Amino acid sequence: MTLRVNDLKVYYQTLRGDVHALDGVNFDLADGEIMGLAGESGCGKTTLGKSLIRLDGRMRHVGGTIELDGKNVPIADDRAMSPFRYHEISLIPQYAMSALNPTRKIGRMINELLRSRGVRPATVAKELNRRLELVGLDPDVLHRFPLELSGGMKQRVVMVMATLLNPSLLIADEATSALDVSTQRSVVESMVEFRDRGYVKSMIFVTHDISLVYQMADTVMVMYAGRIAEKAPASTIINDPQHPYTKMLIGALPEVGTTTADTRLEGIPGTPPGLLKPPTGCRFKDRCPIASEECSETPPLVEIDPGHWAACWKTGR
Ligand SMILES: Nc1ncnc2c1ncn2[C@@H]1O[C@H](COP(=O)(O)OP(=O)(O)OP(=O)(O)O)[C@@H](O)[C@H]1O
Repeated sequence: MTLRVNDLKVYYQTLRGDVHALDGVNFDLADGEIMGLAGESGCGKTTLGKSLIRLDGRMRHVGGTIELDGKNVPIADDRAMSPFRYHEISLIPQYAMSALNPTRKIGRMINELLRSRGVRPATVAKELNRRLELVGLDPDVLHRFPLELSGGMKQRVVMVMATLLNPSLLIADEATSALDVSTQRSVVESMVEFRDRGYVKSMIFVTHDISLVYQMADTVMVMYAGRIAEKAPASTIINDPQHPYTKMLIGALPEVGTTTADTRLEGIPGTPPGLLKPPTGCRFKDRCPIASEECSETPPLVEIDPGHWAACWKTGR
């Protein structure tokens, strides 16, 4: 098992009180697993990714544990986390490619990053060239400025940088959403290839685009209002979802071959609850078409079939 997240609680401290962004999150990630992470805006996807790398000043680790390859990941201790970053856990943050420093050539940026992680650039120079070629980039990009590269080229550079030290876990947060569809596909294919070659052991791929998840992910985890609603193999989430929220999320997707002139996308009525004072019980109950009295108790996340987890009183099999 690469990653084991147990009852993780991370809150944002604000003047109005604590925002319960992750409120008892449980899941495992097997060796070699690529997991797509989906859910409406604000459900906690980015917070989960950030928590595994660095808590910013307003984030507080309120409870729960994280284990990577059997080792405790001390997320509340910024200094103790340092050896994990890049070496064992790597994050491609949202908007990473536009965050590349415009005044630095790519090669210099990579060397600075390596030195900051205690690695002499010369020791990985050959491997760097090999990986750039593997993702279809001429090693000459090292002598260019970010402005001289297309979006797809920048995204590949970011991916090679993030995985150069062979981390166990790569978290990619909306890594392809700014790219056109065919570039998206080739970046996603490179990510799968990096996993197949063992450059990363497992991957969390945050996205709004479930069809993209379906192309690359082994499993999909759906979050709702700071908690896990469902996790299952990707084909199960698409073809046989069990949680009412996942059903509505999948139902809101356009079908292949339809045009928006034929059908209107339904969306999911209502809005998720605020996380400053989250409601008790199931957080989806106010929007759920099959909610009943028992939903005022919090449903535990249970394994309803091997590898298929859901947190809903109605999904017991
Ligand atoms: N710096 C912050 N201070 C206070 N609350 C925050 C902060 N960042 C995020 N939040 C809140 O935490 C919750 C989870 O946010 P998060 O960004 O993790 O969601 P997300 O699922 O990644 O959304 P998106 O898909 O829009 O990126 C939201 O309610 C959000 O408003």
